[in-house]
Amino acid sequence: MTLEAIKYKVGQLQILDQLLLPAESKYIPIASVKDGWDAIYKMQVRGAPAIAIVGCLSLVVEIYDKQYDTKHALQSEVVQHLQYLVTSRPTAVNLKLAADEVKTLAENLLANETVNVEGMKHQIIKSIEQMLEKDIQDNRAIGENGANALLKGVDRPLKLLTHCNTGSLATAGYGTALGVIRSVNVRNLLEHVYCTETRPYNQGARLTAYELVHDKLPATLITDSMVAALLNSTKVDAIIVGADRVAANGDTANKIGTYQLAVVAKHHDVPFYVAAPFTSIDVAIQDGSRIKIEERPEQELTHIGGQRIAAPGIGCWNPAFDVTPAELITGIITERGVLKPSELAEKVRPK
Ligand SMILES: CSC[C@H]1O[C@H](OP(=O)(O)O)[C@H](O)[C@@H]1O
Repeated sequence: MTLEAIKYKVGQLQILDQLLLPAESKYIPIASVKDGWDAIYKMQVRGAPAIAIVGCLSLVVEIYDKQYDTKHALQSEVVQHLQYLVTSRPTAVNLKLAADEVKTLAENLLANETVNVEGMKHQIIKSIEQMLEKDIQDNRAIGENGANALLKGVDRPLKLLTHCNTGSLATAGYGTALGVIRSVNVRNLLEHVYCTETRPYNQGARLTAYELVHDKLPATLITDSMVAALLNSTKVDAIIVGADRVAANGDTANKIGTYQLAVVAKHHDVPFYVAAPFTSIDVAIQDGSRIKIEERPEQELTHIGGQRIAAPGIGCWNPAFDVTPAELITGIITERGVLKPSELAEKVRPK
């Protein structure tokens, strides 16, 4: 069992094909921006941070061995590839923000006369390679900040619930919401974790359960429809989920089903936390109504493992995400601390 979603070394990129998990653990090569785009769209790699890292690293493998006559030729190819990559999936903001940063770096290097074309390529590659380690550092900080917040004033082990997959498989490592659960466990203060199956792509049943079993954490899988009954019968200390895009006012887009978890949490007075790095916060969007929600193929709903489960001829609606309004969110756990949704805009000034 391996939890390493992304393998990268000196211009060589491989990803763990998450469509095959948990039955098969197979790495596939990503040798071009086209490969990167396809793997992201088909969700062979998924999870907002991992999408950004694999998208940008696919650009690295595309340009790594190429010679460019001019800095301008390099810059325009980089911009063209990034504009293509961000069309792979619309909701998660991490790839868009990373692409903007690389574009800005390329523009600055183009204008910098002391840097030649090879130096420019080298710096672009270096800045993207650093995304891997930075993401792991951020996730470990999110883990600690989240564990501190959840255990504040509590002197007994916790029962936690999470939705979708926000672990090592969704990031460069350790995870966001699942990272917080790991940090609580490291302190021997995790009594139990419940994870939802997360229909229709089943990230919870296939990927989060895979990580929880791998880590030997005390865990139980439930269907998405069992959450209210669980909160009604069991003392769950908090619900903790990830994020694909957090708007300036704190409204959060995350895996479909997150909003109803927040509504149930409110009804049962259970704290509801979002764990997300600043690379998932989009202050250019004022509130959640402006977030584009991806709609995915109906086959994801009508078939499981290639087997049709829905009656032929039925119509489907398959939004991949929904938006949880800020007022239902207790706190946003970031690498820089736990923020109330209302504090976000102040903390994240647009660059
Ligand atoms: C840290 S992962 C964040 C987020 O991404 C997932 O979406 P998907 O599996 O469709 O890429 C899910 O919404 C997670 O909460």
